[in-house]
Amino acid sequence: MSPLASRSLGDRMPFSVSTIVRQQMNKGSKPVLEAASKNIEKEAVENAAKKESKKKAESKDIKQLFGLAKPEAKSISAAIALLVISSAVTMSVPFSMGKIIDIVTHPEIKEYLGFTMPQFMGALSAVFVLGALANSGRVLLFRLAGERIIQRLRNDLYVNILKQDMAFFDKNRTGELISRLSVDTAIVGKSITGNVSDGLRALATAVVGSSMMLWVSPKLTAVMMIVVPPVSIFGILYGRYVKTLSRQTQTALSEITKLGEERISSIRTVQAFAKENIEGNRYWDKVMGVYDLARKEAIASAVFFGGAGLSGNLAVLAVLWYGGHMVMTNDITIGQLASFMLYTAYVGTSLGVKMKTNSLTSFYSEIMKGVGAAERLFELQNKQSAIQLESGKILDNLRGKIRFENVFFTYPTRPHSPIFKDLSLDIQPGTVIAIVGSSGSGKSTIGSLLLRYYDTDKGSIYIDDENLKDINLHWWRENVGVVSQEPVLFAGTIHDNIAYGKENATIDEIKEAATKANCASFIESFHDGYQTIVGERGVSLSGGQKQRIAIARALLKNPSILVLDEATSALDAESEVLVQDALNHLMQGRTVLTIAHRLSTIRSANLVMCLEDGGVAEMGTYYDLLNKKDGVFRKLVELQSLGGPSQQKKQHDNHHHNNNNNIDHSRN
Ligand SMILES: Nc1ncnc2c1ncn2[C@@H]1O[C@H](COP(=O)(O)OP(=O)(O)OP(=O)(O)O)[C@@H](O)[C@H]1O
Repeated sequence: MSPLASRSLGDRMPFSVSTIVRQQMNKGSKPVLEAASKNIEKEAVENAAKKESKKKAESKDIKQLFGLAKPEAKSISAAIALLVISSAVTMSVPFSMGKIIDIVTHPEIKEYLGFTMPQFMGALSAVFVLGALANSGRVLLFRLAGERIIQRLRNDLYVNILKQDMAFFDKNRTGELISRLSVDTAIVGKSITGNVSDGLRALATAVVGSSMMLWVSPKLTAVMMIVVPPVSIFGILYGRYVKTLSRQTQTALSEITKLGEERISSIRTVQAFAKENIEGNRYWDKVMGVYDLARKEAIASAVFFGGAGLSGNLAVLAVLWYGGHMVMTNDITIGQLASFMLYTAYVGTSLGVKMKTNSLTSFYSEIMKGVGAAERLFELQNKQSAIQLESGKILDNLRGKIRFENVFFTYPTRPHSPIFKDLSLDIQPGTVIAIVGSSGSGKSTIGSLLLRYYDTDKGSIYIDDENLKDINLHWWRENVGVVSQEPVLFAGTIHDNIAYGKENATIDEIKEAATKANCASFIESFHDGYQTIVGERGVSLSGGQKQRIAIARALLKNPSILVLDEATSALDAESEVLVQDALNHLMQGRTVLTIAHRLSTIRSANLVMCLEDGGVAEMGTYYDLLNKKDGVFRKLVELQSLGGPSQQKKQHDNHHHNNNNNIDHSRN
């Protein structure tokens, strides 16, 4: 084999194979060459299989796309009936016009089919009114059906997104999901109704128009037909290209939404770092990406419609020339030629020769656009959460006993960094257990596993001796209260944020919870009281106020088990005392897992569990662990590395904590 031949073979192979082949060729080794060519064959087979499965997925998508229209079958059928009426009327226009021309140019014909001219005109006008009404009805029915499909699709998708497991949210970003909900659903809905409506009309026009052309003059039709096949082929190629572009555009648009959503929602950080212009440039790059795709589509449509228009006009010229001849030889009348020309124009328009909208070509390309957007949408809509919410047992008399048995866990997005390696723990009902450990040791992860945001890789979690995997997750989560480091409030009133803890909570229940959580006084000091609007993510409240509202919400929920992720340095001492007091109310009579940073919290817990190296390093009372020489907990305390505020501040807290009874609740 010549060096040239060897290079061209190598270039077609994947890097690793070609490299080996080149190396081995130099040594003249045959077996490796054979292996390489086998690899190429295997790759070709795999590619073919991939193509095949892509085709299958595409036809499944198209099926699902039209399946969305099923509930609207009645409206759509009625709309199609109206479409037939309006198309029939439209298609009678060229014929009638031709007849009128013939009557007008031949004054000797006074009557037409027994009608006088004015009667004929009147009847025709009535038919046109009927056609117009049918057309309006068609547009309205299709449009409404389309809107209903979009709304249903949007809602189904939203609910399915909400039911996904946490691993899904680790992988998919908010902005992207929002973009699918808003943009993709609209495209898909439009493609199956608006397009079908216009497409069917175009199809009817094309079929009836061509038949009428054939009826009026087969010879002229033959001349005209020269132009149809090439335009159709171009139309199909154009449609396919648009589909690819559409998918790319949707991806690019969702990137923009993602970026915009993230930066606008974190506007304080953006402004604090004075990054407005840099962020603007970053956004510009993405916007230009969308523009590039739009430009490609614009060029494609310019070429297609320009070319199609030209061929259409040339064909019309040919028909006029040939038709003129036929009129001269009395083969056809002027009226027939006029009818034929009008039908030609109708058919041409319906094929997309002249106008972009309402044509079969745009119908095909728009449907393909819909399929492009639907691919991404259906992927999301058909996605089953790995964790089912509503199946499983409901335990009577939940006591709140928790047991982790030989748990192994790794976050799905970081498969090579195990968090727990054989972790076991046993918590009796009503125990307050403080979870401590260095930053990143997995304290919060215990809470995530307990709420079954994620499943364990190995080992099990038992609640009252029942495997968590067999328990109805909705019910279970209703029985677990969570107060996190950075409590999340929704934009809305304080009342609504507290009431989120319990369906149909009365105002008295809300006030009672607020009082116990030390927030009644500050809420009442606001002008609008419980109806005060908090900004997005609660930005118009202080950290401590947000914490206490979150605690009130948890109190209202009245859970058997509580997971507290203790706020660290976010609160000042006074606020902390108020929060701690609220928490003390909340903790009463429940099993509590508290991810603790403050020594005061750790000291007041019944048990302290110290995490290290993916397992429980030590467990016991605060003093047991503190007195353990060379103990992990003792070291953490000595090094002040419990992840919380400085030791000095902790002592300050303790002082306050000891004076808990003297809290002036009216402050703040
Ligand atoms: N959703 C996630 N996906 C991937 N890795 C994660 C995820 N959440 C946490 N981790 C990683 O898992 C490890 C344990 O996290 P975890 O939040 O449980 O630690 P922690 O002990 O609560 O830490 P801290 O005291 O700093 O809050 C960390 O290394 C963290 O980076």
